[in-house]
Amino acid sequence: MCGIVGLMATQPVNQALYDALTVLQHRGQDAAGMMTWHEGRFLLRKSNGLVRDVFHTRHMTRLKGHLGIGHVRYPTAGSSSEAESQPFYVNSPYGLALAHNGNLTNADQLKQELYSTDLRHINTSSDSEVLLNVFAHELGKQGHHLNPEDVFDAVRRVHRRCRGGYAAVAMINGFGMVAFRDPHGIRPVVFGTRETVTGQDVMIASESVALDVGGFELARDLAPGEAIFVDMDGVVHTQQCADRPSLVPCIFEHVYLARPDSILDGAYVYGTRMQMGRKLGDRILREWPEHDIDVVIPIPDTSRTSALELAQHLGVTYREGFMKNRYIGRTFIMPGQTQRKKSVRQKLNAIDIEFAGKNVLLVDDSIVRGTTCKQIIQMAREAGANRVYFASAAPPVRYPNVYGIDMPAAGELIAHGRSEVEVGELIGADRIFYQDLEDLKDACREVNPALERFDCSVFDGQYVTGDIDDAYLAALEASRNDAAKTQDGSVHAVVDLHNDVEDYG
Ligand SMILES: O=P(O)(O)OC[C@H]1O[C@H](OP(=O)(O)OP(=O)(O)O)[C@H](O)[C@@H]1O
Ligand SMILES: NC(=O)CC[C@H](N)C(=O)O
Ligand SMILES: [Mg+2]
Repeated sequence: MCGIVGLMATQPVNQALYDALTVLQHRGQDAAGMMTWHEGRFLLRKSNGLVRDVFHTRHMTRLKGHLGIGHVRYPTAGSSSEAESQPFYVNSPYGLALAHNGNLTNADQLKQELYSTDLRHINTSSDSEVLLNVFAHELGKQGHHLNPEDVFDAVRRVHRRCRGGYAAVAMINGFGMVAFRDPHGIRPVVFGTRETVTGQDVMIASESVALDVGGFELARDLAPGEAIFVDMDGVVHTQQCADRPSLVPCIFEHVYLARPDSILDGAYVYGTRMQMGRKLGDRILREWPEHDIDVVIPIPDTSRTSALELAQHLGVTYREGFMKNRYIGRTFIMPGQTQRKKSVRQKLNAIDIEFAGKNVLLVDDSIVRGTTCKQIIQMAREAGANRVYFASAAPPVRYPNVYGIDMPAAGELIAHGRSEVEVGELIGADRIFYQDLEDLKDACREVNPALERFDCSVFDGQYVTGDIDDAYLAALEASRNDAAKTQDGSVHAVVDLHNDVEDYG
């Protein structure tokens, strides 16, 4: 779940792209990048780090132009090295740059095909470089005078070749900006416009919140399989490019990934999280009408919206018992378990008076590896809690994700192969409550009834692309578990786009 953004404007785009990336930071903290197009050249800055650390004034002044794309990365393939940060660039046809959110499930096969049939070389282990080259190859089949139809034909062939989850935004040198969404719409992407004195600007982004900050009006989500092409005059063209599109968006966006002030596929994430709190409250009242909970305490940040609603539904006091260090990022999307474990303590501190002698219900949006809840329960006990109950606004996470969330190893998921009660015992809770999967889906549907299906693979092990088997999952686990990840990453040389400027660093 990286963040992507693209902007075709009537004025320089660098600052607006920077601002958009800043509000998409929660989607990726490992690396950030921006590429703009100016007088027939692409200009690039990308590196490991947060947006504020990657772009300095000297980079910003170089990133000239009225067209550009940006990316914040949370790796789900390859390594965390700078060489795999995005956007990626390829010189043929025309000159192309692309930023991708998601994960291709047939990247290995495509890489083979690209080499042996399409005569293209992939220089990193990133699936996004693969996606760019498939798009490039398909676009190269069109003639030199590219029109929107040619771009859509190329996207149509990309959909036929690529499997998995992908939302991508790209620039075509001299022709315009294009974005496309996979035929199941697993990963989100929206677009919107802004009227200025000089004309209309068009922004494409992972989440609507990026549009808000730039003063853009949300037009709509891209439909599954649909592509948008914005030509150099800023004219918007859209077309459905998939043979059998059907909307099956990732439900984990609503649980954790997206910001609550975003609207995804017509559903306000704030609203879906409130409904999750209400549904979870119903379950607690159903299973334990005579409960003895004195206070409901959220685990900041993401669970706050659900926890407040849950407390009101139970008729129990809601209190902020943990203070969050605002300078520490999200722990779940950090690359290694050691770092994640250390960060929970650095990030959250208990306010003793909210715990002393009370039966507390701690609420989190989800329990994935169990890193957060184990430590938090211990902290609650150290702060003097009498009994510590734990509630998760999502069902047990039991299966790996293959569509753009870095949960590659079933063995690392605390609920894998365990019952709810067993997880409760393992994390040291006096009682545990999980959301029911049907209730989670209903929570989203209550906000947008048109949402019929969801990708719930982390909860039910059903992979909508139909290409995931045990062998695939075993290979993924072997290559991307925490131990494997710590071994790679640092040795990849950066082979990149060079411009004729002295200060490239
Ligand atoms: O069981 P775990 O493996 O610990 O993963 C789940 C936790 O990680 C996330 O928090 P995170 O700190 O990433 O972000 P937040 O501040 O948005 O809640 C999520 O909100 C849970 O708290
Ligand atoms: N989280 C994502 O969307 C990751 C995009 C891409 N698969 C990468 O690893 O860079
Ligand atoms: Mg959290």
